[in-house]
Amino acid sequence: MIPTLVLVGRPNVGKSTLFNRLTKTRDALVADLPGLTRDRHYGHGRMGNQPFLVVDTGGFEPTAKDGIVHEMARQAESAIAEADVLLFIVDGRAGLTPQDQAIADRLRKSGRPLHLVVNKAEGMVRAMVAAEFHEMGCGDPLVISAAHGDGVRELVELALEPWVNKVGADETAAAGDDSAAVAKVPKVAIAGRPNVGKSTLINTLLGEERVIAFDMPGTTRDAIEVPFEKNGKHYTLIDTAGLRRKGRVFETIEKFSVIKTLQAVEEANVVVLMVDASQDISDQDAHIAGFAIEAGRALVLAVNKWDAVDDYRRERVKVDIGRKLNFLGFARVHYVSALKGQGIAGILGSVDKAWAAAMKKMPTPQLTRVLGAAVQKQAPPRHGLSRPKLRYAHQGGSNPPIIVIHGNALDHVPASYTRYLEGCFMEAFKLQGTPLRIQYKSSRNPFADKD
Ligand SMILES: Nc1nc2c(ncn2[C@@H]2O[C@H](COP(=O)(O)OP(=O)(O)OP(=O)(O)O)[C@@H](O)[C@H]2O)c(=O)[nH]1
Ligand SMILES: Nc1nc2c(ncn2[C@@H]2O[C@H](COP(=O)(O)OP(=O)(O)OP(=O)(O)O)[C@@H](O)[C@H]2O)c(=O)[nH]1
Repeated sequence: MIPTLVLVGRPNVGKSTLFNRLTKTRDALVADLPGLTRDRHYGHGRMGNQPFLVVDTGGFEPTAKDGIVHEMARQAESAIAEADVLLFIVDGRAGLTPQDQAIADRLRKSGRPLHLVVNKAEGMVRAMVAAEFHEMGCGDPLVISAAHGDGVRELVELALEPWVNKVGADETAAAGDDSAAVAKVPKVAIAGRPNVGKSTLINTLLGEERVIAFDMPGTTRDAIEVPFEKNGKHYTLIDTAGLRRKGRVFETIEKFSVIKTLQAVEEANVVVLMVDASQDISDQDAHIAGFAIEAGRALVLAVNKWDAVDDYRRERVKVDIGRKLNFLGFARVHYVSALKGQGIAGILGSVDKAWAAAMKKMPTPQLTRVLGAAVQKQAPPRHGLSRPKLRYAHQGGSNPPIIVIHGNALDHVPASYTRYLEGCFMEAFKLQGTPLRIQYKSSRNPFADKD
C-alpha cells in the first residue's frame, strides 16, 4: 500500500511550502488540463520509483472545541490516525512554543511513526537548531528549509525508509508482470464521495456473484482485495473503506476516508468514479477525479441514482459533468442505478476496455508514424528562432501509457500542442478510457535543431 506522509504543525510554520515541494515532481507529469483544479491538501509525491501520498492538515489546533477550526481539527485527527508517517513541522526561526509542545504530546499519543522537522533553517547552524528542539522528545530533529529545498530529500528518504526495500521487490515483480500484462486480472477501485452509492454498487457486483475468496479484514491498514468473477471474467476489487461481509451483503465498516480512497486509487489499475445524479457535481468529485488522473489511472465514470431523477435533472447533470469534469473527456460515461442493478454490465464492459487501453502495446515504428502524420498536419509552434523537431517516439510505460518523444528543442512545446498530440495518439491507438502521458527527450546537440 502506498505510504502516506501527513504534515502537521501550527499555522505558518511552512506546511504548504513543504507540501508544494513534495508534490511538485509528480505534478509536472500532467500537462495542465483545463478545468482541473488540484486539492491543496492531498497530493502525490515520488522519490525515485517510490510513490507516496502527502496530506497537509492545515493549521492544527488540537484544543479547538467548535466552529470551522474544530472541523479542521477533526479532519486533521483522522489524517493523523491514518498516517503511515507523521511529519511534525516547527519553525526554526520562531523557536520552540508551548503550542508546539501541545501538538507534540498529541502526536506522540497517536502511536504513529513521527519525525520532528525544523523548518526555515536556511543559513542557520544545523547542530544548534537541532539542539534547541531536542528537548521535545520527538527524536533527532531534521533540519530543513522548505523554501530553499535544503534537507528535503534527506527528510523524504528517512520517512520512506521502511518502504524502500519493499519497493525493489515490487518493482521486479512489476517488470516481470509486464509481458503477461493483459492477461493479468485488473484491480478496480470504486471511488466517490460519501453517499453516492459505492457500497450499493459493490453489493450489486458481489452480492449474488461468486466471491472467490474473501479475507476478513483483520488489520484495516492494508488494502483489502476482493477477487470476483463476472461473466467469466476475473477482477479484483480494491476496497476503499474496509468491507465486511454481513450475511449475504457487504457493508463498509469505516466511514468515508479521503486517504483510503486515494490509496485505493493509487493501488488500482482502473477506477470507477461514481457521482450522484441527484446532486450537483462538487469540488470533492472533481478532486477525486483529478487525483485519479494524476495517478494515471484508467477511468470509467458512473453516474448513479439515474432511477431517482427526472428528465430535467438528467439533462442538467449531463451539462454539469461536461462543465466541471471536462478533463475526463477520455473516459466512458454510464448512467446507472446501483440499487436496481441497471447499467452495471456496461460499467464492467468499459472497465475491460479501459484496462486493455491502459496496457496497450505500441510499437516504435507505428508510434513514429502517427507522430509524423500529426506533425505534418500541424507543426509545433516556433519558439524564438527555433522550431521544436519531433523525430521519433517510443513507449515508455503502461497504465498509464507513456509515450516518449525524441527530438530537438523540445523544452518549449506548449501544453496545448501536447494535448493535440495526445488526441492523435488516443485516436490512432484507440486508447479511450485511459489518460496518456507524453514525455519529451531533447537531444543534447545544440546545433542539431537549426532550421
Ligand atoms: N525563511 C523561510 N521561510 C519559509 C520557509 N518555508 C516557508 N516559509 C514562509 O513561511 C510562511 C508560511 O508558510 P506556509 O507554507 O504558508 O505555512 P503553513 O504552515 O502552511 O501555514 P498555514 O497555511 O497557515 O497553516 C510563508 O511566508 C513562507 O514563505 C523556509 O524554509 N524558510
Ligand atoms: N435511488 C437510488 N438510491 C441509491 C442508489 N444507489 C445507492 N442509493 C442510496 O444512496 C444511499 C447511499 O448509498 P451507499 O451505497 O451507502 O453510498 P456510499 O457511497 O457507499 O456511502 P459511504 O459509505 O458513506 O461512502 C443509500 O440510501 C442507498 O440506498 C441508486 O442507484 N438509486
